[in-house]
Amino acid sequence: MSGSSAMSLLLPLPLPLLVFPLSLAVSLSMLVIKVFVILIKIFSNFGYFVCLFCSQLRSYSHLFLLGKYITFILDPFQYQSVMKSHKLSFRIFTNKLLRKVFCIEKLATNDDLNDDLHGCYHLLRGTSLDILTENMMQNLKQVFELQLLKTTNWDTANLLTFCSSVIFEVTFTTIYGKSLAGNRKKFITELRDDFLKFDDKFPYLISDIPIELLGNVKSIRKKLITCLTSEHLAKTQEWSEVVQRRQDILEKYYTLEDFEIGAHHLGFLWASVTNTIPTTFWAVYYLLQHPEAMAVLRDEIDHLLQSTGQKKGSGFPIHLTREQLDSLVYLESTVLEVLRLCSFSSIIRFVQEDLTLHSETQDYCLRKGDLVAIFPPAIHHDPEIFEAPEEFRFDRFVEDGKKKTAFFKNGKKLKYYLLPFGFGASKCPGRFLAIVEVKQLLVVLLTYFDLEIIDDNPMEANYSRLLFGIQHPASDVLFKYKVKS
Ligand code: HEM
Repeated sequence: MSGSSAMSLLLPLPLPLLVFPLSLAVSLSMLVIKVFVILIKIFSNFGYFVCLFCSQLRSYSHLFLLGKYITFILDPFQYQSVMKSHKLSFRIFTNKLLRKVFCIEKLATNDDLNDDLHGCYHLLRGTSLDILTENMMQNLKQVFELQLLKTTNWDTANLLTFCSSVIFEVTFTTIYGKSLAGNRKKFITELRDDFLKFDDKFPYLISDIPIELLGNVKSIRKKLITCLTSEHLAKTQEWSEVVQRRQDILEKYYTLEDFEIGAHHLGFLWASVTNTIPTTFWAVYYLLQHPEAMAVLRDEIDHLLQSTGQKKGSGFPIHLTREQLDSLVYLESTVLEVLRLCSFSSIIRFVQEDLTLHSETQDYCLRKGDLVAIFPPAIHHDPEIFEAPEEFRFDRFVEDGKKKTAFFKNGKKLKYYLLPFGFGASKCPGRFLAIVEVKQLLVVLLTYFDLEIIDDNPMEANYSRLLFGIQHPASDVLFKYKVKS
């Protein structure tokens, strides 16, 4: 399609009432997502993605999607004022999802349980985060120990499979501890394989397609939940503080043997790996595609190691604290750039009472029962905010040797320019750990290994998780790695 035909397709659309009446039958949910993706692709190819979502003329836009009217807040300067309305709830939407995907029922009816569980998220920050960071580095070291012994040969692997394997093992052992079972590797491998099969069906699990039509995912979910019940979790040691606290809370609201305790743990485990895996994939992928960026990062890491008196040497002696990791501005910028490019999460709220949204040009009335959303890719891909938004620029978030935080729209400085972790009350509590984990893996790979891509065709995202997180690649990519001599 030519640029001009794309334009004629777009311009006649009444943007604020762009409606897709497609959610008539259950299986259409996926079709809706695909149509939406195709539109996004068309728009982004021709620069109109931003036109739809960030129209300077409109503050809001409406879609009819998945059987619900969703009003998108287009103006980033209105995010805060709209989202703080007490007439909007994130719990009603989230509770539905938790029931459907993880079989968690009680959160919908028990506010105290919800408050208590949210109350322990501080154990993912501060000194608790320092402990998690330390343990994570040790676990990463164990995962790579065998590879580091092979000093000469190139190993070939599929990058997504490689990242899934490393991130699942490191995250699980850091958060849930180590299995006491005789064969730890077998335990973690089985758990990971089941988890990945379950996660693969996530886009279908959130649709209205009956789970019985989704192959064996129902029995895999049951197996995973069983594995995370109190009885089975007792067979792992060195739980993190956050898991210990969550288990104590769950035991207060359920009987010790209740199956739903396992469902809560599955939900938490899922949240802790599902987005980190594709984030590390894209980070390594973009660095492999951009050797100049890799060289700058290697240099930055080497400089820090030298200034802290550390030698790379054999046996994995390097040790970086969270502060030291945070001081690596190009590394941080690379991770942020990956999140900017690949995060397609949305922030969704349920309208609990009729509500009027005000804008400079018009008032918008929202009905009780509809949804309101922020779609961060609208700002992440806005060329007015980020020059050449489809390009990977590893140093986009660095200015004068420091982290760049000043981004503008309509000449005004934006408070919110990067939202891969959600917003407000439902903002991801694991965001600091996630960033530490991606950085640690990059530091290890760049410090100890030579890395080369084998398939170097441009890779696209598959968008099956549109609205729900970091997109996976359309296919896996072969790469090779070898311990540095
Ligand atoms: C790159 C990695 C990650 C990304 C992009 C990410 C993103 C998100 C997003 C977008 C949400 C939903 C926010 C909303 O609904 O507004 C969320 C929720 C959540 N995330 Fe993350 N996350 C990541 C890693 C992690 C990690 C490592 C953990 C735990 C250790 C974690 C724990 C959670 C939890 C528990 C919630 C639910 C919060 C609630 O109960 O309201 N996440 N995350």
